[in-house]
Amino acid sequence: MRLSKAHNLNLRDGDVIYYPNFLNKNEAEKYFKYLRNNLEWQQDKITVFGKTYDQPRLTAFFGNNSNPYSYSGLTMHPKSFENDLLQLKNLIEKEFKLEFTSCLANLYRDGSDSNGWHADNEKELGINPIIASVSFGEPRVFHFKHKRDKTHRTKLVLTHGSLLLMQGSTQENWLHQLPKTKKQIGERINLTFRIIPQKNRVPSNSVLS
Ligand SMILES: O=C(O)CCC(=O)C(=O)O
Ligand SMILES: [Fe+2]
Repeated sequence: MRLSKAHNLNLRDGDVIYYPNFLNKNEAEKYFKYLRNNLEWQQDKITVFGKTYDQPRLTAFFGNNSNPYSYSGLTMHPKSFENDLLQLKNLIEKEFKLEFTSCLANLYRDGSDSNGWHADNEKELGINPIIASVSFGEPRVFHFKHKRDKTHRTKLVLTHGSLLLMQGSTQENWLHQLPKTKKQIGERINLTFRIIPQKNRVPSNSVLS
């Protein structure tokens, strides 16, 4: 049911599958309201080529370990998973038989909020990371372009309650973005579940002197 109507984007050198009906309408509505009203949405600043800007969206970051996550000169420290966010994480994990450690949440307030071209290839994620990206609220267009072959591009609309699974060599070979739009539109929330292995862990039986 949740994984029905799976649409494989058939990317060369990549592996992206879109599940338009991952959540039903009631579930999607419930999670959107919960996330909108209960997450501590923050305005981050990012530094690109030495200049500092307000990020064009609000974010929140969650993890089941204390590992920070760094990108674009910004380091995020995780809050713990609870309530409906934990329930949704469990539901996705059960469906895909995977365990995620972390979730980066994005709130796009209107059409002037966006997410520029990037790959999620930070070293914390390891090679060939699996990212499950769940969308709520206003449908927005999501673009992919191949890093080297300019003729390879594609886009799709991410709808309320859908899940986009990016895996294999996708982050190595492709960039993605969520562009701005001039249309008068409502809010959209996106959750990207990721696996960030615990590093520098001191084994519990080690003796520190
Ligand atoms: O909002 C989206 O759909 C994508 C978010 C994204 O690419 C990211 O957070 O890395
Ligand atoms: Fe991304």
